Amino acid sequence: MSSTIIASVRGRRVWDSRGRPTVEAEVRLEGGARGIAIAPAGASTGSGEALDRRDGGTAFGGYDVKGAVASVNEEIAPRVTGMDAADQAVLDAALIALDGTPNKSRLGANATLAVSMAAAHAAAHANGKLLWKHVGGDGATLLPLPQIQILGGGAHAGRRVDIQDFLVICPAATSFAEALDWTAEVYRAAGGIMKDRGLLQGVADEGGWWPAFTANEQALETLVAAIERAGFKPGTQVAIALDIAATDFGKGGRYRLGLEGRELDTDGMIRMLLGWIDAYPIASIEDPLAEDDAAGFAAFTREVGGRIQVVGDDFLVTDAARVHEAAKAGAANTVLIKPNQRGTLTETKAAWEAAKEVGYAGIVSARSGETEDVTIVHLALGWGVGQLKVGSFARSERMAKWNEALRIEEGLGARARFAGGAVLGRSRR
Ligand SMILES: C=C(OP(=O)(O)O)C(=O)O
Ligand SMILES: [Mg+2]
Repeated sequence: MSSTIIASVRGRRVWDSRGRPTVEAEVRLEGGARGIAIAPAGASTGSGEALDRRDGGTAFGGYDVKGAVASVNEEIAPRVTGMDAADQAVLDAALIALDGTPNKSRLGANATLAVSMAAAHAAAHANGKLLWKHVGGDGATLLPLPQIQILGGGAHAGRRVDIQDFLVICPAATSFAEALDWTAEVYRAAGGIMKDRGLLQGVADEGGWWPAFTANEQALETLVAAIERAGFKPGTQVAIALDIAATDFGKGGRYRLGLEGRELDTDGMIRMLLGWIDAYPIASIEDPLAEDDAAGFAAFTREVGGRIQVVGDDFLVTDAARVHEAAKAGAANTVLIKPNQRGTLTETKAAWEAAKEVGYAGIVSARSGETEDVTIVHLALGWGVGQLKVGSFARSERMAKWNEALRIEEGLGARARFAGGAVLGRSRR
């Protein structure tokens, strides 16, 4: 292994899949190894997330990141140069202390995360390995169950449908590659059905079809029809996963379904979702209620957590402390894991460790604003998380990740294990 002492850190402004600036960090080590990583960006964010540093003003809608790039070049670089990139915990602790705020608002989580991930890649390369192998060693052989968006809605498709993500999983597939094959057929079938019915408007932020529905349930009916048209058995072979992203249209126990022109309270939301679970082959629901509705989250989990996966995203914001609190209340049974919700790899991993401690499952997730960066694929594999949610076909920043997982599966050969449906979260009784 060559020297892992950091020789230089450089921040630069690059662009994400929504045409917004974002932060890339490049870390070079004394031994010559190099790591590059790019921060992603969310659109439907939880209030408890670490904050990106954005410039405001008029350029690029206020999304410019010159300040965050300056954080990397002027503050982080001088602080971490000379530190050991292989000691991620010490490096990340230095980033947290340098920022000095509870939510990375001074330096920006986009600045700290890009450096944290780039250092990890550099240390892996110095070790002659890709990140997943560096992080997980020989035991890292579990290919994640992919959760792939077929229809986009909510903040990712101009609020054309209230629900944000209509996704599928393939619990009966026998390999990652097979799960991707099956999902591609369902994606193609869904597009065909929508085109036939005059409901297709384009492609949403994460690559799912942008629909012109008049009711949320139309999306569920279309998904089932697509699974069948593609030749699969709904539920057993290919099942539905939803990200309701309820924080986006709910607050204080009131939920406004704009598409249908009606408002529901917490009980109404739970009853609506229970009806959908009875009527459609739904295996996983993310953020069924808003981030401020912990009691509703617990009530929903009590009802269905023994038979479907209940995922906390805006509700848990990749925060180990919140995972422990949620477990005490019996809210959710699965944690969505997004590195930029915390801003360092060490804190992100702590949330996954907390999930394992309390018996929750995990899903590593991309953001709706992405790039060619594939770090999350390596984390899902290296940490053995078992599920990965990235977005869909028709967008290359998504396919960069799915294709990286294909390469890793092929490289593992006979040692590769596919997570399948066994990894789905379930509440303990
Ligand atoms: C990926 C998601 O969207 P965003 O990145 O906009 O939060 C999500 O809500 O799970
Ligand atoms: Mg979500």
